[in-house]
Amino acid sequence: MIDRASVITVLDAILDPKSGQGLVASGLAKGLTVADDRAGFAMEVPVADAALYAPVRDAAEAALRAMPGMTRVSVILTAEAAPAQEPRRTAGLSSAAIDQTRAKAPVPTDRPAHVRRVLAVASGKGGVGKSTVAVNLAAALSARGLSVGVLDADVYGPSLPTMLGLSGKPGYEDGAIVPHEAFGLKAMSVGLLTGAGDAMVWRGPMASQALTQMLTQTRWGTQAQPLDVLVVDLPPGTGDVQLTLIQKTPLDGAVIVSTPQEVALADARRAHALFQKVNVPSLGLIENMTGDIFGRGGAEAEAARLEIPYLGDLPLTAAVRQGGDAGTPVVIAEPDGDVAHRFAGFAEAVAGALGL
Ligand SMILES: Nc1ncnc2c1ncn2[C@@H]1O[C@H](COP(=O)(O)OP(=O)(O)OP(=O)(O)O)[C@@H](O)[C@H]1O
Repeated sequence: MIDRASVITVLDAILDPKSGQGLVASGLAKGLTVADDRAGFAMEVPVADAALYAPVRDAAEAALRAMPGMTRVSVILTAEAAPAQEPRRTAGLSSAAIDQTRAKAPVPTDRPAHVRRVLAVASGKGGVGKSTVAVNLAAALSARGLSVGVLDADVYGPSLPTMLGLSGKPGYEDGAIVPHEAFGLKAMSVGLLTGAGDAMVWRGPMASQALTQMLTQTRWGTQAQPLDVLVVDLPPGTGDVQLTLIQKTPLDGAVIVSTPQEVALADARRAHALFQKVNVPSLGLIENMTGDIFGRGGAEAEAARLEIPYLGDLPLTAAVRQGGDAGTPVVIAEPDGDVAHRFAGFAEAVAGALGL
């Protein structure tokens, strides 16, 4: 278990080149999250200082990774710029593409263009199957005839590339990122910009906050063919990083995933409280991995306590895990199976709540 105090000690041993103070002491490290085996924070610097701080970001990441027991590290460096002065840089784009964006990139707005609804899938606790639910719920919404996109915003461990069998950097056209497509779903992941399998590493300056950029600069839909719903797979947890993200993302509703045991439910409660804080309706709680190991029914009782809809449960089954590993979500691989049937029910409830 990593503790916050030792993370702060490690970060304060690295000096902010401008103030000469440690990264935490100087206030440079923002939204520091420390949980079990992971840590992350963001540094926001003026674009003119981006080159100065890139090695600082690298040093902080290396120092955190070297801590015993640390498995996931996310250090985000964002540079806020006046768009006219600096090219918008997106990790993985060629310099020609970047130059092209100078003239053509739309100014990011809060809401992604041509997207009717934005739905978050969240969990207070990691590893409860949030990404599995996000991808299969997206597939089930698509099976209802809706046009659907999935944005993997899980900066700690992007799993969408594996779950949908995606690889390769996204294309870029007329100033917009062209999302990948899989099984009829539009898909974007931090993992596609930074290299699959790695924790998120943003190198170099970015014109705007990294995820806002993916949200608003990806061509999810067009005027003629708007996207009905964008499913956003949020990073697990209820800390500052999550709060900042949901404050920056125009969400129409959230689905919370939990396993049945109390420790996960306590975190689901915190996730609900976080959404309440920013006036995003919790559209329902899904209990995942129901069965002999974790028990059952905990989430249903919790949903009743929180006065939010209980959408149902998902058993712990090999088909669900295999679907994720093989890159074909179980809802698509076994459309007539029990799991697909359950997701059809979740999708019906969610689409209804979103007015779709
Ligand atoms: N109902 C289930 N039955 C069997 N395996 C499952 C089930 N739900 C999820 N899994 C498996 O559990 C693992 C974790 O799931 P997933 O990546 O969706 O969790 P997560 O909450 O998004 O995790 P993280 O906190 O890392 O983002 C994956 O290998 C997935 O295939």
